Amino acid sequence: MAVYYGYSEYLLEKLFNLFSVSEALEFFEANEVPRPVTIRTNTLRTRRRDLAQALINRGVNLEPIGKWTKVGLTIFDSTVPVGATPEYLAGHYILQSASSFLPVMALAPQENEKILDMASAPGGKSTYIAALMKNTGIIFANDSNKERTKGLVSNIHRLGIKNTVVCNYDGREFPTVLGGFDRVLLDAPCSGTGVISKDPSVKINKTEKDFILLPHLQKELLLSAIDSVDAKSSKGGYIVYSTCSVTVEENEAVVNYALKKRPNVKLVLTGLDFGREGFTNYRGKVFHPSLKLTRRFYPHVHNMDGFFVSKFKKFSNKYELKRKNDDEDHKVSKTKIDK
Ligand SMILES: C[S@@+](CC[C@H](N)C(=O)[O-])C[C@H]1O[C@@H](n2cnc3c(N)ncnc32)[C@H](O)[C@@H]1O
Repeated sequence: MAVYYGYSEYLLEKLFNLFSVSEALEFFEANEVPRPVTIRTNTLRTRRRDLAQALINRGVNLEPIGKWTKVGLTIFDSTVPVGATPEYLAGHYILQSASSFLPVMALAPQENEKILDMASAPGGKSTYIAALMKNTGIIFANDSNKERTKGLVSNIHRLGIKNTVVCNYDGREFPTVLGGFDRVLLDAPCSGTGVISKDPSVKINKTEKDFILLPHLQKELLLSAIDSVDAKSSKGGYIVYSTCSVTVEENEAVVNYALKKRPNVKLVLTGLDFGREGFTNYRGKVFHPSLKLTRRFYPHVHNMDGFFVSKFKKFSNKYELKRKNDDEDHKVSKTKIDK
């Protein structure tokens, strides 16, 4: 099996722990075919209807991605290169995987807010945040990799973003650099086990060491993301943690660690009405029951890159959080799964 699909024994074991044998096979099969090509309309420049018509006129065969997004289009085929049309060059859209929309939708940025995108290059999500904010307020689009910020800057220019400052810090330093954010997105560096169809090298390149070091970094970054948020923000006070990995070590275990280390945050609904519930139990490890509010997306189930999305709300202190919890009386169970 490992030989057939080309996975290392180590990763294969991890995936068989995550899925039943038959579902693991579906996951492997889905990783052998590319996900649909998708684009996101830049609503700062155009409307999806107008963009779709302009591209159809150029010989692009497309349709809306699905009911859950008003800005996405799936490209089936095209007589012109989709990454070089006049509309592309004029910043009317960005090539972006459908699952990449989800963390931004969960973040739900509002106009005139102060937002941090802690690991933002090359900017697919930052530029979506800017569009939802209608170019108001301010976004700090940070990435520790200076080389990668070049792509971020060029996307910001091409898409006509005017509310974004690009910065180049290690995200772990951010609370000492600047704080008081209404919302923070941490789309964390990860092993990429959700995007194997795009990068098959993940099948053999990711070692045991990666699955120790990455969660360690992700935990430190998540605590910094939480510490950068203003708990008293009038509409905000939210943190979204996402990865393009399917492993529990990089997702639920990281979120569970943050819940323990920061008693003034709790998980809230992501606002995404599809996706599987996160694990509350995994190989003998019991996570906080609210982990079921997190969402998992899979190539073989949702025909999009594997993704994990979680959303936290920050309170001034643990007593305020407890009061809020008592008031709400746990609305947790109403969420839908696997639609
Ligand atoms: C999954 S990618 C981000 C993709 C981006 N959010 C987007 O939508 O275009 C993760 C990013 O984390 C950055 N990164 C890695 N370690 C970091 C750190 N300690 N602080 C900030 N960024 C970091 C990487 O350079 C990489 O660009």
